[in-house]
Amino acid sequence: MKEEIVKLVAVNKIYKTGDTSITALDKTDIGFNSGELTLIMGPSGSGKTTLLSILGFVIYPTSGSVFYKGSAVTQLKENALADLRLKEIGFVFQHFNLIEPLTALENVMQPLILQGLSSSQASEKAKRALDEVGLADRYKNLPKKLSGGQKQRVSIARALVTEPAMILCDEPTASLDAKSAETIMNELKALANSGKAVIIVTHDLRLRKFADRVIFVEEGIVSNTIKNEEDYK
Ligand SMILES: Nc1ncnc2c1ncn2[C@@H]1O[C@H](COP(=O)(O)OP(=O)(O)OP(=O)(O)O)[C@@H](O)[C@H]1O
Repeated sequence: MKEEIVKLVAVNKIYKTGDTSITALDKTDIGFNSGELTLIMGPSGSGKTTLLSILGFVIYPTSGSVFYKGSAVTQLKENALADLRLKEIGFVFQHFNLIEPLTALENVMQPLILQGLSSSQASEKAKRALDEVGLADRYKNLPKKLSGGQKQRVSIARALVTEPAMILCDEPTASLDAKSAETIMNELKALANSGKAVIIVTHDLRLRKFADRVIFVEEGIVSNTIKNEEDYK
């Protein structure tokens, strides 16, 4: 059964710089379920990253409420939010954000070490996560010895190793060739099928075939409206 993982109610985000204010998100009401892969699309500067950052408890809305599994998180203090982020959310970025001097295995162990697991417990779990993304033979490789697609698989392993309910991705395929992008999307789709809420910001039209749902953001307004091909760019 699907469960609503995260919900925004009447969320506004206004950035103030000097005398100017920009409404990046305007009166947004939207929810995301377990077991679904959602794409967030829309023109540059429309508010997609802002939406993803609020969903990931990385920034607070200016007004409105954010609920995680039915409980309001908007009132939580920064360290409680950081805790929730670490336990419940996996992040995947365009440029992988791997730690260069650490091996693939050590990179994937990091969130578990931060959660207080011993190094042997973390290593055990991290190996399983790397096996799951098809990198069982790459534990000891440094990121510089991996292809772009492999690096992104390491970052997916790092995102899933804590068994989060939600995986948030910002342009996960933008640095990859078509074949690697397809592999990464199959991984992310498998994670959605296993019950996670997978939410992906992208400009990449090729990804639509993997989506259970496409959300469109335009000038801070979020909608489920189906758009014409050219509106996605
Ligand atoms: N920290 C910030 N301070 C001030 N303005 C910001 C900040 N972050 C974003 N903005 C502004 O808010 C609006 C929405 O930005 P956002 O990054 O969410 O858009 P986006 O749809 O993700 O864009 P892109 O596709 O180019 O990444 C833009 O006008 C942007 O300039």
